[in-house]
Amino acid sequence: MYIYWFFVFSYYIFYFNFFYFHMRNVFLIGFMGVGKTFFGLNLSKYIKYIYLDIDYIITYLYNIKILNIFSDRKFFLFRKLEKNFLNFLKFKKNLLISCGGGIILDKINVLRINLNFCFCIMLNEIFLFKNINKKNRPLLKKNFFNIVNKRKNIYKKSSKFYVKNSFKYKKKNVYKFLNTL
Ligand SMILES: Nc1ncnc2c1ncn2[C@@H]1O[C@H](COP(=O)(O)OP(=O)(O)OP(=O)(O)O)[C@@H](O)[C@H]1O
Ligand SMILES: O=C(O)C1=C[C@@H](O)[C@@H](O)[C@H](O)C1
Ligand SMILES: [Mg+2]
Repeated sequence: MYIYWFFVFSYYIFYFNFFYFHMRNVFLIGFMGVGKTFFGLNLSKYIKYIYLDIDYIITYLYNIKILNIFSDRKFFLFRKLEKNFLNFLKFKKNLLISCGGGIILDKINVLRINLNFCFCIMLNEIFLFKNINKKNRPLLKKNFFNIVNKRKNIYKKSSKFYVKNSFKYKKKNVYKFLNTL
């Protein structure tokens, strides 16, 4: 009998913990250059959430340059820091968070993000190629279409909500995509 109650109790504690600490932030995911920062900054004014950029925070805190992430072993370190930071965010609320393009490569990250509201931003490949900051990511000059093709399906599966970015979204009306959901 005690064992039975023990299990019931543990079950509730586990779920309470899981859901209470999540579901309180909004995440923006998508390939590099799709417009996460553009949407994040402008949407945060509208929904009055504080905007955070995970790439920015990690590179600032740990003094890592995005330029170096692609070319040396810092890539794995970066992924680890990204995962830890995402875990830490479950204790925070009312944040609008823009994620690095590679965050969806880890299934646990995807699960975590989707316990909150998550929007995946998509952009036509040709615009995307123009939009990416290639100074920071020289490897993408050669490999861009390969990487986009490999990742397309992963992004598709990573969120329930999609925003198709186009230049009809201006600074003042980014929130309008919410009506299209
Ligand atoms: N709807 C839009 N209208 C005008 N400019 C846009 C729009 N969406 C994105 N941009 C521009 O495209 C460029 C890339 O967008 P942004 O930096 O927001 O992408 P990102 O997903 O944050 O990229 P990164 O992975 O580099 O952080 C920026 O110069 C941004 O101002
Ligand atoms: O798409 C990616 O793999 C990455 C995107 C950047 O935003 C950074 O998060 C990092 O350079 C990896
Ligand atoms: Mg950005």
